[in-house]
Amino acid sequence: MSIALDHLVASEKYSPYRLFTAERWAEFRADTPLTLSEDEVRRLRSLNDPIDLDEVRRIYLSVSRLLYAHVEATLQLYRQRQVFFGANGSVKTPFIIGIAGSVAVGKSTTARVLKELLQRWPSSPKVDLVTTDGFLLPNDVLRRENLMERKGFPESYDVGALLRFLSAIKSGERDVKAPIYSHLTYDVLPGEYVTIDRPDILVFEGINVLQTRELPKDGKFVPFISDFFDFSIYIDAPEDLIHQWYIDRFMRLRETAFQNPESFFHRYSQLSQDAALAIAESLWANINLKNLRENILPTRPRADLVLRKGADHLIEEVALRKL
Ligand SMILES: Nc1ncnc2c1ncn2[C@@H]1O[C@H](COP(=O)(O)OP(=O)(O)O)[C@@H](O)[C@H]1O
Ligand SMILES: CC(C)(COP(=O)(O)O)[C@@H](O)C(=O)NCCC(=O)O
Repeated sequence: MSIALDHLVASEKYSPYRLFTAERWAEFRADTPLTLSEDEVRRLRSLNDPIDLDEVRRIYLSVSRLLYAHVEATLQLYRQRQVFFGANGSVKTPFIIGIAGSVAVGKSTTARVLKELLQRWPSSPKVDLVTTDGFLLPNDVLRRENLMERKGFPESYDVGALLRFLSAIKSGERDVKAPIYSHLTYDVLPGEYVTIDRPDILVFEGINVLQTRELPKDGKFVPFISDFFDFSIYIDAPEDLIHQWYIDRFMRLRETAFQNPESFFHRYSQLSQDAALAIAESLWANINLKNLRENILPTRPRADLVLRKGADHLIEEVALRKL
């Protein structure tokens, strides 16, 4: 049935995924109520992302229903395990959803829409959202290590801090701090944090969340980020479309956010259209596309759910892990 995602499933019989067209996927929403309004969706979407209420109805209600089933099953399992562990059993810890995908593919919009949908479930769970950019190394460290052209590559993150954060969250700790990144200053905000206090669900979004690395030869326990996930989603799209979205967004930012003298990219708002376009193309080709090919796309088959977009950011195909 599918063309674009075929490479995920050489033969569907032996693939870990089942593929769905968006239309078929939409049917799984069943009686899941639509709890967002058109205005709220508009408020949640990122610059250049045209998502609307129809897309939420078509795609995200079924995602919400699926996640509900996973959260409920995890809760059941937790209760059953308490029978074994007794009064001093393990604490109930947040259900963590990882969201991965390229720069400019629209992860932030998906993450925000899901957060809103999940926190409107009848049980009113507390849902928090954290992005991995806060865990990037500060620009002065990146400059010192000659990594400014590698922003977003695995070596540009403080992986230790990322793993400590997730480990604290999964241990049920209270008031766990996550650092904050500013797209305005293009840097981590020194001394600024968001505090995460035992949510029922944590949405953890970033280009690197499904990445693996070589395991220590001495057998030491050094987990992958995704070891802490209860469910993971990869936002996918053809390379040429993501490229176009990145360039369009950059050119729109040039007319908006970059006009702010505080913006790291302010100088690009002063350049001619052609010169700015050349900068955007070079950032895409030399950093983000390279990173997509080398480090992000290879993690796609690790996701539980792949949402594949086509033109206008509309999801055309869905792949759900069978096992
Ligand atoms: N230079 C920038 N200035 C202001 N906002 C930006 C800039 N680059 C990206 N953003 C915003 O940051 C968010 C995250 O972008 P990105 O990491 O590319 O992921 P995605 O597009 O998948 O959400 C988006 O809402 C985007 O609009
Ligand atoms: C900050 C990012 C690495 C995204 O980080 P993430 O939240 O996915 O961890 C990316 O938006 C970025 O700035 N890339 C560097 C090249 C560029 O300026 O587009």
